[in-house]
Amino acid sequence: MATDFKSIPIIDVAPLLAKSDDPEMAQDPGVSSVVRQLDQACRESGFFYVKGHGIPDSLLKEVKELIRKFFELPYEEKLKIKMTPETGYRGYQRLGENVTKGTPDMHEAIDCYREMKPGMYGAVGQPMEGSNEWPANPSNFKQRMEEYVRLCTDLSRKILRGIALALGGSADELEGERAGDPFWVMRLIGYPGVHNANGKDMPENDIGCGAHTDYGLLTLVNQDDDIPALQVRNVSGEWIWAVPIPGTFVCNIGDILKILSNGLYESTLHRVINNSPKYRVCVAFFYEPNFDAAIEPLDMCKQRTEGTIKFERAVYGEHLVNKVLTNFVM
Ligand SMILES: N=C(N)NCCCC[C@H](N)C(=O)O
Ligand SMILES: O=C(O)CCC(=O)C(=O)O
Ligand SMILES: [Fe+2]
Repeated sequence: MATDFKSIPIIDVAPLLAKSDDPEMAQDPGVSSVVRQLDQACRESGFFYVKGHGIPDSLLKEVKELIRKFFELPYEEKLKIKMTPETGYRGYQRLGENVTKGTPDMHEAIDCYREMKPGMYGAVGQPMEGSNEWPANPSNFKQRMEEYVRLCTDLSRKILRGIALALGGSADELEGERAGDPFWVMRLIGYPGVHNANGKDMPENDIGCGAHTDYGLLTLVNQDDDIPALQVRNVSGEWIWAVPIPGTFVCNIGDILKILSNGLYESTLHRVINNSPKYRVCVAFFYEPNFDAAIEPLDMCKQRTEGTIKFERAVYGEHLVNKVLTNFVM
């Protein structure tokens, strides 16, 4: 349940990661302490910073520099990996092409999704079938990004084992049929600074990304150092800055975890405004359930919320495809 939070806590997850595949992890004092912090953060704001995550700072920086260089390329060059319905909505989208609640967003991006083979998820998955569109230069772009996805996937799985304990379940509650074969989304995003945002044909607004909630289980945001831009809405309607803290991820929970927890944890509204003169980049990784998972409130969470079911059952892939198909003006 979101509250009147004024700041976003920092959680050192190292003790959780050290024990996250140990069958006795729930009894470990270090793990318990992280679990308590995760529970409090998820209840109060649905947002927290993660440090002690083990992903090298050099890689966090490298992926941001790779995409900064890509966005500096001439428009024609970027169009070589253009996102279209034919590419399964994978690839490059220009400034203003992504729309949030009817308003074009002032960002450009490369959208990537876990690969889907034709027919893998039937008619529901069909619009997103395809493999990712990577820039040809530098030649290691794809390899570095895939390494990043691998490390973020593993980190997210471990954090979710902590969150499963925080909800009162066993560590593997969010695996198996729910998220044992997790889908993932990655957005490589660029937000122009205030001075160069208003080129021709560009919408007259400075919202980098309008207020939204994320769709899945857990998001790991690797944001640019030095440019505060991400804001999170508290229950009073105030926008609280998630200022960059170098070396950390900003984590937040998505719609699917809200449903599973029957609202004990909420997916909190957030938005991005780059008011600085500098171009801002961000690598957002979204850890999702199985594409075909049917998600409904966990029994243990229903019991803790007076037994009423607050959210209808949802199939993750349908939720994602509905969002993707309405996110673009093409
Ligand atoms: N995969 C995720 N979560 N992407 C978040 C993008 C949010 C903006 C999008 N136009 C929207 O309105 O949802
Ligand atoms: O740019 C950011 O800091 C966050 C972006 C975001 O919220 C998203 O892509 O879902
Ligand atoms: Fe988001």
